[in-house]
Amino acid sequence: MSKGLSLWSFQSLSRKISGLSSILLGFLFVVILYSVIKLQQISMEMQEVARIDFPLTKVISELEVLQLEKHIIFEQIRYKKQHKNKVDLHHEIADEREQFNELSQRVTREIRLASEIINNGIISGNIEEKLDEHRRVIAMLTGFQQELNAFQSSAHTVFNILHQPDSDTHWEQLESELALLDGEAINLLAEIETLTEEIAENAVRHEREFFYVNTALGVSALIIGIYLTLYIISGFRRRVGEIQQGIDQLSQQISEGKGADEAAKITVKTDEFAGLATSMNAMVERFSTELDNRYEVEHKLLQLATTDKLTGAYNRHKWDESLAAEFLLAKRGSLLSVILIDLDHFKKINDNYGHDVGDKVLVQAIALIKKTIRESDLVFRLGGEEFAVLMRNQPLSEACVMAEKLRMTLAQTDIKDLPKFTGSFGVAQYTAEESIASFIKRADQAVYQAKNNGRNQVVKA
Ligand SMILES: Nc1nc2c(ncn2[C@@H]2O[C@H](COP(=O)(O)OP(=O)(O)OP(=O)(O)O)[C@@H](O)[C@H]2O)c(=O)[nH]1
Repeated sequence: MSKGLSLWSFQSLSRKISGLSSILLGFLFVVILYSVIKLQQISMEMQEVARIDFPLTKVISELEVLQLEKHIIFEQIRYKKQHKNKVDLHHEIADEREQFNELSQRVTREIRLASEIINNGIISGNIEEKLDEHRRVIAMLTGFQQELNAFQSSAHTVFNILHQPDSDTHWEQLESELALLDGEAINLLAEIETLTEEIAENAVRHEREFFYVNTALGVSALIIGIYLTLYIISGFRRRVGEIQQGIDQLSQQISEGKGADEAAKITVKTDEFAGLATSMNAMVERFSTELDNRYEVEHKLLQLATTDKLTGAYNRHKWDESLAAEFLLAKRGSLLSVILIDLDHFKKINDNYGHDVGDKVLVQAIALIKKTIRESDLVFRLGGEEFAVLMRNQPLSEACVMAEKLRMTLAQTDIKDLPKFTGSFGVAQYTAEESIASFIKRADQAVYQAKNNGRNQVVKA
């Protein structure tokens, strides 16, 4: 089951849609097939009702009327038998005799008609239900017709001898035959009536069943259709949403100045959107790499623009920038101190050991300064053998301590293959209302003072 589901989830959207549509179409085909078969069956049943049962019902009604007419004729004869002169009776009941003959012919005709309707129905195949019952009715009709013929012949004879003195016994016998025949007729008519009613009820029941089943199937098809539509819409929206989300994340990361990470990758399954997602991801990756490269280049350019190539200290450009920024803070009250350093007799080092050794001394000096200062302090090479340390949130006293520490470090360091070297230090703290130029100038003058005092010393401004 779960294997089937996972197989299903890996199918493309158009495959899913065509799969589900096939199910719906198959279902609709079954509904239509069922409807056609059922309608045909119901139509045949209706035809049977129309061609067999309806004419049969008419015949039954006709026979019932004839039964009644027969009783009326007999009642009239009974009346005349009681109230008229027996001698004239033959003449008196001439009309009734005539009517009875006519009635007998009509009854015979109707019974034959009923037999023909059923027979034709069986032969033509119109009667499909209760075939045996129909055959039994034909047999009953035939039997009834024979009994009726016998009764009619008896009646004819008795009617002709009613004026004779000994006719009463024959009349009574005829009356009992009439009662027997009536019983037979009632049975026969009831049988035919039950049969036609059952067939009509069956047709109605099938029609009702067809309505219920067809309604249920129609509603099911509607539900499947609605489910399919919602499934397709939600699947489509989900896929588009995933891509949209990926694009949103990507654009957010770009606007935040970051490269695209894994989260920005669009994850969709193996449907039509997968191709789109793959292209998007490839684009994201390419873009991300491009962005990373750009950040690297920017970083390098910034380093080049702000760093001294030889020593790795910040350069003059960065010095001006940092000084301006720190000056703004200092003007608002934060402490700012500076240490200016000038290596002593550097020209001599160059002259005595060569320019490349002079370079190594410069590199070593910066390395020693960087190792000694705090993390928040910034070190700059201002030009030649001049350096500066910018100390945030530090008073003059602390800056002097640091300057002394640096002086001693330089002076005491002895590196293999390099000459020993010292530096002169000028320390100043920014004072309120002072300009940058005056602040730096004071520190510069302190360095000058240190040089004049014999070098390798710290002078505070
Ligand atoms: N090796 C090397 N030398 C440099 C560099 N930049 C400047 N110099 C040299 O540094 C020397 C500075 O000499 P001066 O300004 O006379 O100062 P000094 O010899 O240190 O004397 P005082 O400052 O008075 O102690 C010059 O000879 C410059 O050529 C550099 O990048 N590398």
